[in-house]
Amino acid sequence: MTQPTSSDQPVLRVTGATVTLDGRRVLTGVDLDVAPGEFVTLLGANGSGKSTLVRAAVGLVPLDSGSVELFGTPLARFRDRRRIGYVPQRSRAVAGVPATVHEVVMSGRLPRRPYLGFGGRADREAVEAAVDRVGLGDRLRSSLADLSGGQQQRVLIARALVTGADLLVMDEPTAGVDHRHQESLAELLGDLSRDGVSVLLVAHELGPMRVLIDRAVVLHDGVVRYDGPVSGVTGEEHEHVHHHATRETRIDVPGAEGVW
Ligand SMILES: Nc1ncnc2c1ncn2[C@@H]1O[C@H](COP(=O)(O)OP(=O)(O)OP(=O)(O)O)[C@@H](O)[C@H]1O
Repeated sequence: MTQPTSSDQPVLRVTGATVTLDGRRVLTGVDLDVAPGEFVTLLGANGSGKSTLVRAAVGLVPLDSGSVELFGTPLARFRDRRRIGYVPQRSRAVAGVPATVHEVVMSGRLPRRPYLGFGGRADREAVEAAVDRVGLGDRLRSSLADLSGGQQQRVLIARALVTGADLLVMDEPTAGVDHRHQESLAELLGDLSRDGVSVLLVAHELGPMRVLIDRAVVLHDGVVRYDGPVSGVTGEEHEHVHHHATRETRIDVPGAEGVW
């Protein structure tokens, strides 16, 4: 059963979250709310704690102190997992996974099913529709290992979509995805957002998603440095250098042309 959510209650409320990993303080006293139907983006330099925060929000990383509530229920008591669609960072999720596109996306239906077993017709149809929606209809039976990084990323998005979730938590869902598919993903997220789905998006480059965003939260060294409209993110707040294996790109402020 879906729990009722009063219209003003946040779908996600993180309060005073402090996290230490391997003896290193990664988040300090972080507050983050996502309202019903809101589209929030989490920005910040490499290593500022974005992934750790979203992983803590979905219960994958324990807090030293502070709290997480999902749909008004403390995380420890939250059982309605299908209300959350989580897209992990691809590198964390797909390394060495010997599964087909169909299997991975079908696993997104598991929280909806009362017992394990082969998916029913509704499950199969939902899987096929989601895989079509991310442009991989012809790769349903392909092994994940045979897909490009951008295609694997789209499989993870399809997996989150089939949950029919009310809150999508996406950790860099467009990393490695080409511009055309980023645009179609933005269109899809726009449709879901208009239907009332809430989104928490970790991003480096907003690209076509930018127009969808209601609010930006900027992390810096594990602390919230800014929380407000994207247009208010200044160079100082968002100044960061991205380190990639083969290149280093300086991202300047939004409003200033370019990657944003
Ligand atoms: N399991 C872990 N053990 C120890 N330190 C960790 C662990 N996971 C992350 N960290 C450290 O915590 C800090 C924050 O990492 P996190 O992945 O949350 O940052 P991020 O903002 O998502 O970075 P990126 O943009 O590179 O994905 C980094 O310094 C990272 O090295």
